[in-house]
Amino acid sequence: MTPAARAQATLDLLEILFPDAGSAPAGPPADRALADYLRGRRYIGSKDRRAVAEQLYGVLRAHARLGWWMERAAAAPGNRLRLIAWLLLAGHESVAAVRTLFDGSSYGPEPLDAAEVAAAKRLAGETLDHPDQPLDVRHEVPAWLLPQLRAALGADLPRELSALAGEAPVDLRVNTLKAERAAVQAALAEEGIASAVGRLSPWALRIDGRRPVAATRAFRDGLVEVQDEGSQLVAWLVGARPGERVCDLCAGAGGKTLALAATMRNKGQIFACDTLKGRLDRSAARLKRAGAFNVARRVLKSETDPWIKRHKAGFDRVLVDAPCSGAGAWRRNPDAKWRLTPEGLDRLTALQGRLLSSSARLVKPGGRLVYATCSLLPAENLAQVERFLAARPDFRLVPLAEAWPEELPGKPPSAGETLLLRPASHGTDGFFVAVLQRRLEAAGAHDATGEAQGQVGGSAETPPLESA
Ligand SMILES: C[S@@+](CC[C@H](N)C(=O)[O-])C[C@H]1O[C@@H](n2cnc3c(N)ncnc32)[C@H](O)[C@@H]1O
Repeated sequence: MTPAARAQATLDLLEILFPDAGSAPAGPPADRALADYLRGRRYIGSKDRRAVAEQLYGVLRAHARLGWWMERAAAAPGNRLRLIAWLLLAGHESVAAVRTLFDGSSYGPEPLDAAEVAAAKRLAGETLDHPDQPLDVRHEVPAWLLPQLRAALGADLPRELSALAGEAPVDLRVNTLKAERAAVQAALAEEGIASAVGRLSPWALRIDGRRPVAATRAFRDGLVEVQDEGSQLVAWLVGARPGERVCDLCAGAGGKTLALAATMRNKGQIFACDTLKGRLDRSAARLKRAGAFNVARRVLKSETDPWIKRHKAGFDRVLVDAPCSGAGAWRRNPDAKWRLTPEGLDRLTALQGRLLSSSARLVKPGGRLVYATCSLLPAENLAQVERFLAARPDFRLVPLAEAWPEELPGKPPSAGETLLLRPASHGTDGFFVAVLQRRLEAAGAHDATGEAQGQVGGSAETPPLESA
């Protein structure tokens, strides 16, 4: 591909993501749009694929600052100008170089028009960052989320937001059902993939740069899975033991299910549930490759599916890896933050509350419920746990200082009763984890099966199971 053709491919993708050229993405998520675009163009080689992806994600990571500059240059925002501004401000190209790129050739973008040339001249010589930019623009976050992020991150806000706006590393989880970490590290090195052991997860290997991991023998043989170190720690904190009954209620495509099977050494039973059959189906091949044989998959109609009532008090461990804003994973999905609305966040927090209520029913007395999100927003994290504990005195919060050393070496990486992993402090995606334990003795209004006593169909916090 010529540089002009790469620029045209980036423009095609921007048109898919911002179909009305507006300031918020309205098309499919960027990773899906990119995968679909490339799938339909097999003739694009791997180097060009990488270059187009880098250019697209570069533009997306600079979304707020590009908007700020376009406004300052009094230029009508649009996808062409997004790319032109990014080339000038982040790529430090000259106006002449941009004009060469927009060459009007059969595979390249149309030449710059007079208004674009004028805007480009106003932007030339500037850089993406400018001291007049407000904090939300400088750190690429929606302004309405800034108070919540400040509440979660305190004095660390600027450095955490700056890390959150950057690129994520590639982490692997060594599948200890099949091999030890040192042996896998050596096998990867033999295939030309250098890695370092993770700081926190005993399974983790961090890859040096972006490498074709999926093409390695180690990956094909099921010795590794790509999984952020923070996500691995969530699975560790579930503390699932061999022989136990474990429910992974929001299992998706099985990232954490696979890790749970490893801590259980394939002994006992995992139920991997989700409301999306397609996602659960995707876990099948991964489980097979990993040699994880103790997993049953179950599609639920909703968080009040009758399956939950049938399995009440049936599990030693229940993981709720809740659907969330994904604010902790913005390094990987930089467009996601611009899709989130206050109404969307309200819908998510309501669903999280219902999932916590329902999942509590599944936990045996003495068993544990682990609530996790890949979010940094207090409304999805601590606020959920506090509301849950107020409604369910038969559960206690297991402090991190107690839960961490039961599963993992060293001291917990954050202070407080719950775990909040952050990109700058821990080098992981943002994750929240709370470990909750069902008391052995029945407490208050809840009997040993998790049913609210004296009420038909549950309390306000616990919708009737039969309603599904
Ligand atoms: C954060 S993702 C799970 C990721 C997965 N655990 C992993 O490690 O790869 C949340 C999942 O919750 C599922 N979900 C949404 N609503 C649900 C519900 N009411 N009951 C169960 N799962 C639900 C979504 O389909 C999504 O797959």
